[in-house]
Amino acid sequence: MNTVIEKWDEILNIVKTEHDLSEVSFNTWLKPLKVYEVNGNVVTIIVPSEQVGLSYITKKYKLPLQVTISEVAGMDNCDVRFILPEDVPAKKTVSSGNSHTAQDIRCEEAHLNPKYTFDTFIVGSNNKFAQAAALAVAESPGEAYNPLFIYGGAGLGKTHLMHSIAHFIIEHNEKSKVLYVTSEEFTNELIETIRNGNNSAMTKFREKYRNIDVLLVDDIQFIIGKESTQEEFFHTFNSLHSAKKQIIISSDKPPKDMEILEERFRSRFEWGLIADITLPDYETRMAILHKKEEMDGYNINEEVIKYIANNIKSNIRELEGAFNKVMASAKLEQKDVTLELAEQALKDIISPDEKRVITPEYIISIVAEHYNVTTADLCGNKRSSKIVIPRQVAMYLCRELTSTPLKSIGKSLGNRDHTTIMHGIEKMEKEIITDSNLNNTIDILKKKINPQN
Ligand SMILES: Nc1ncnc2c1ncn2[C@@H]1O[C@H](COP(=O)(O)OP(=O)(O)OP(=O)(O)O)[C@@H](O)[C@H]1O
Repeated sequence: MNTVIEKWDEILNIVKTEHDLSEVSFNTWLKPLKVYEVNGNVVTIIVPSEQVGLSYITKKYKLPLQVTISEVAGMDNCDVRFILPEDVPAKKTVSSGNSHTAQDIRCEEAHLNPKYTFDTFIVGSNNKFAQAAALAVAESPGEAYNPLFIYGGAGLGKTHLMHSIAHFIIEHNEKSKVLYVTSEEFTNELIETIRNGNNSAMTKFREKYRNIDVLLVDDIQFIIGKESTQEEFFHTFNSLHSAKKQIIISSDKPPKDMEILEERFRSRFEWGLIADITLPDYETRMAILHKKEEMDGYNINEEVIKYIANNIKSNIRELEGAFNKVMASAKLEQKDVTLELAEQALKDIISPDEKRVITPEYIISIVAEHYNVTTADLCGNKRSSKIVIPRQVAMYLCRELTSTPLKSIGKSLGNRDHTTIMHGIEKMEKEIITDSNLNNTIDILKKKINPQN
């Protein structure tokens, strides 16, 4: 790997320290910069398009970057050039791990998980129709079915399918503007915009959502009943739909069963195509576990795969979680992956009456996924706010949703002391009162963890 690419984080941090940049300046201007390529002494850097500051960055940071790159990478006369993602030749593959193709950047900007593609989506009888509908929409956005409404229970693959559509469109339509948001992000962004209270913030919000070609909104059920969000979404929907832009929505229920859904929404959601995802059958569960085994590079005793597939039936997220738990336990205990080990590792998850047991581990995994961090991050010692807040949210939810003693919650969260857990919970209790975004997020997480309530 090229030294500039390899040491890119270090280079940025040196510029930050030497120029005494505040966190906000660093996060706004430097952190989003990505090396596109290093060619001789020319380092080309991509400035994400949402940053208006190409000329500002050039004026302010070109020289500091040139000097630091020359020092750290030992390059003579380093010349830095900045480009925007749209100036990057499409699909150019760059071999280094840190370099980004134009497509990667568009996927990042659309908030997509790189693993959720049609290639990694296992098709079974439970999702065949939804997958075919998703592919049709991906191939002809705005033409085939608009909106596409996908519904199904928790952890059954709605998000995966939505991201697959978005990836496909980005790959096949160089110019398409694609945006995936959860309804929570939409709500929180709107709350923030309204709180700012100025017209230009609102105009910006509207421009962002109405100036795109494909909008994907996940878990729409969480905005139903929230009046101003609902109203704003209604206008966004109308504006995009009348311009023949593609809308894809997911929910836990079909429109006809959403009790407090107003008629104007119900009819709109039914304009296009409604596709459901139901529980996977045994063969599909086996296929998903085999795919996971292959992707993670394992070769596991078939009995163990069958044991997991036989016992976890109602949620693919839990199916994958059980698989991960067995593998983690084998690693920790340095043992082979046997049926006995799997039974032991999963004894808290697989209950005799097949009821879902809400354990701190389950809560931690849902919180981690929700905040796009790993469970290891939550259980580890990182102190950045990106990790600290989800960690405290996990503490709070473990306390609220289980009767686990503080000491055991601490144990599940990386052997933390019970006073740390208490402190985290108390902090969350106070913040929920004043921070409506956090309150909204906690509400959504509770529903995700325990959809029955
Ligand atoms: N058909 C499938 N093939 C492969 N993996 C799948 C499939 N369906 C779901 N998964 C995996 O299961 C996990 C949960 O799926 P996903 O997040 O898409 O569920 P969801 O229906 O959106 O859940 P929620 O309603 O709770 O948000 C993901 O890791 C996803 O990759």
